[in-house]
Amino acid sequence: MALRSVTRLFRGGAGVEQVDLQIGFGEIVALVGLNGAGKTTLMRLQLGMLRPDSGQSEIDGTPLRDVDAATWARVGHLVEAPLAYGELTVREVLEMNLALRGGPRSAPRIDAAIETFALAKYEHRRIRTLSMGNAQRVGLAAALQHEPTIVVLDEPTNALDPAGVIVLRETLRSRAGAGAGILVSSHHLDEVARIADRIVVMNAGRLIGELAPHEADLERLFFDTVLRDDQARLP
Ligand SMILES: Nc1ncnc2c1ncn2[C@@H]1O[C@H](COP(=O)(O)OP(=O)(O)OP(=O)(O)O)[C@@H](O)[C@H]1O
Repeated sequence: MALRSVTRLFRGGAGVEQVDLQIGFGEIVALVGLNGAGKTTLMRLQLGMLRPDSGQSEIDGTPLRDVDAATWARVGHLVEAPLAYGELTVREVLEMNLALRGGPRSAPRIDAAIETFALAKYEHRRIRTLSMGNAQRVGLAAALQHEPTIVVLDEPTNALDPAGVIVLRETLRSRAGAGAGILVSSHHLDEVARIADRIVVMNAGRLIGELAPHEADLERLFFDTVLRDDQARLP
């Protein structure tokens, strides 16, 4: 997937500007930045949830407007209000997500997702009665159960307990091992260092640099990169 010179500015001037980013198959790219840096906006632009003012997003080398349904069915994402259907049960949400992607409501696939994300105790509970962390697990199960080859997840470890973080890490590694391209945003540098092939730093709507995941003292490098950018931009 790729963003090519993508700009989208909201009233007031915030947004994303001139973003170029390409994520290859089998690659996990982490997007890091302070609150309000533009990570969610970038992801929405990649997924076509938001139109750019200029530039274009691509999936499989195809501009979004020409991406066919079969390709969209290979995308898995969790960006914003994933589970708007609070009255549905966990199992129903997973069934609906498979159906929305045009696939069969494969019971074994749903069983596997429920097992992977340790949701067996809750499968007949309504979504609105779940804890935040369990709702997040359902969102992730819904995003990943169809084994997507293009994955976009906005702060997926939010609200997860350490066991959930490990499950997610293993699931993403295995997806990437199977050839998926993965874009994931996070505030947890330690966590992204464990799974990402590349760490891309965003600040004030722009991509301002990359950090190597194996580098020592990532946090300091991150803050130095942001500070340098702020100093260069601000009068
Ligand atoms: N629909 C919108 N209308 C106006 N401004 C918006 C809109 N969506 C986002 N913004 C602004 O764009 C900027 C980037 O927001 P975005 O949510 O992309 O940041 P983020 O990096 O995901 O932040 P966080 O880490 O807090 O989730 C912010 O200043 C935000 O207020």
